[in-house]
Parts: sequence; C-alpha cells; structure tokens
Amino acid sequence: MIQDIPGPDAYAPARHGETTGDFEKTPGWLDWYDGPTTPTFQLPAGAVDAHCHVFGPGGQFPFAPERKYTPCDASAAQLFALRDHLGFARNVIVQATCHGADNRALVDALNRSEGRARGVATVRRDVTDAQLAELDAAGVRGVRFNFVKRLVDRVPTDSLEEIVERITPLGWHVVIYFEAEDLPDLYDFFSAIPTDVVVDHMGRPDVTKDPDGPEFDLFLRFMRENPNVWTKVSCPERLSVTGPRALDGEQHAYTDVVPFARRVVEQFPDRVLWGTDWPHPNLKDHMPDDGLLVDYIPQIATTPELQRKLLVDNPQRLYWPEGA
Ligand SMILES: O=C(O)c1cc(C(=O)O)oc(=O)c1
Repeated sequence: MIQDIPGPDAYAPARHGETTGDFEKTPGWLDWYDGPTTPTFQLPAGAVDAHCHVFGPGGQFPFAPERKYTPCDASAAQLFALRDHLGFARNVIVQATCHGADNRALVDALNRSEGRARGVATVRRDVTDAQLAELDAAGVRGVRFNFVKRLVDRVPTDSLEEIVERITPLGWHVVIYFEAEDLPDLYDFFSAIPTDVVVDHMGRPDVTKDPDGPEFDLFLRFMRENPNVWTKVSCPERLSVTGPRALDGEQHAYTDVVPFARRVVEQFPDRVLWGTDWPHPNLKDHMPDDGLLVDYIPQIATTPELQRKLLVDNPQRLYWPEGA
C-alpha cells in the first residue's frame, strides 16, 4: 500500500492548476486560489490547520480508479508553502476520496513535513497489521469513514466496525463525513464507536434552516451525549448560501454559517478543530482566498481563549499528545 515512494527530489514541483499524469480534471473543476492574501487575523503561535488535503501530483501518485472526481494537483510542497504563508505551525492532512484507500500521497506528504504534519488515512478491512504500523510510523493518527454519497460508494457498517477494532489498539480515532439529513439514520452507529470521533465540517448543516431548529439541534445533542465526539467548524465556503464570499478583501465572509459554528465553539470549546480544507475539492460556486478564510475565524471564536483552544490546544491534544 505505501511502497514505491519517490525520494524528496524525484519529481518536479507541480504548477498551479496543472494535473500531471494521465488525468484530466473533472469538467468545471475550480483550481485552488493562487496567491492568497496575508491574513489580517494573526494566528496564535502553534496554530494547526487541522483539515487539508494533498492531491497527487497525479503523475507520481495516481488517483484511484473508483474516484468520483479528478482534481488539479495539490502537492505537499504547495500545502506547506500555504501553511507558512498563512502562519500555521502544523497540518493535519486528511486522505481525499480521489485517492481511495491508496495512502501513498498522504504518507509522502507526512514524510516531507519534518514532523509538522499528522495524517488521517482511509483503509479497507483487508489492511494488514504491518501496513497499519507503517501508517502509524509515518504520523497517521486516524481513519476516515465517508458517508457522503456523491463522494464514495457506501461501505457496509460491519466492515467499518472491523476497522475500528483494528485501529483502537493504536490509539487512533475515527473521522466521519456525512450530510445533516443522514444523521438520524447513522446516529446509533456513530454513538457506538468507542474511540474519539471527529465530525468533518459540523456534519454539513443546511444553513438556510434555523440554527435553533430540530436539524442542528440533533447534531448538538449528538455532541452533548457523546463526550468522545469532536467536530471541525470548517468549510463555511462549502456550507454558505448567501455569502459574502471570502474574496476581494471581504472581512466578514459567510455570515450565514457563523451562528452555527459559533454555537458549536461556545458549547464545546474543548472539542472543536479548524482547518482550511485546502485545496477545497468540488467547490462549484467560487474558490475562496485562504487568507480571508483565516480572517473568518474570529467571527466564530470570538475571544483569544476560544481561539487558542480551537487552533492550538485541541489539535495538539488529539494529534501531538506527546508534545510539539
Ligand atoms: O465536500 C467535499 O467534496 C469534500 C471532499 C473531500 C474528499 O474528497 O476527500 O473531502 C472534504 O473534506 C470535502
């Protein structure tokens, strides 16, 4: 699974918007934003971008045959340049569905990070103990289960339960990605997971609904009833309907998402994480300026203490418990 990793200089730097190898981007694909602004909001020292991805480069790390989209390349070097530009200290790199359960691009990025990145992998039930040990040594600390139908074919829950049993002894956690409308059906399965569980993008609330209404209330109840559940208050650019977009210097972007994220940060200050979601797969409407996305953070974490927990203390506890 993670053999044949090229050495550090084995490939040329990827160019913006390019897709190398024998691949063509999905029609209408939006490339990540080149030349983001420097954030106005100064991130606290030690801040972690706790949700981002690498794509390929396709010429070195081919996209998976079962993928639902073909992106532009987004290399580890490009990710780390963004990290430094925005002022993050570290990254948590999450296996993107376009790579299926082939974690080579992720592991390569972790190996290049000089300890400044941890990973969340995708594995199948036939993963061997030796492969899990290799992933762990590279810095993987969790597995991702995806329930978003446009991204993956459904994996039966008994196979996911087997994976949970395999990763529990390693001290790993489970990252889950699902749509709000599917939480009622998945609630009991999720509640039975014994490890820490991290929900991607607040379980994708429909922000045209009332943040105090029954749908988001179920998500808040899920977090209240399960003290092992954390969430990423990320992806306002994906959830927003009315904007305004994080473009053209906008300092108060995505105001329709703010009430949702703020409720979560204020009710569960010790179980929230934040990430850019760079390179923002599958956006259809616009590609945000990542500098302005960072400027969104103080709208949802309004005090220095909440900001420090969200950006430094919480990700450190989950991904670098041994200390930085
Ligand atoms: O909403 C998405 O399209 C999306 C896709 C992926 C992925 O393909 O892994 O990851 C995300 O965090 C979000």
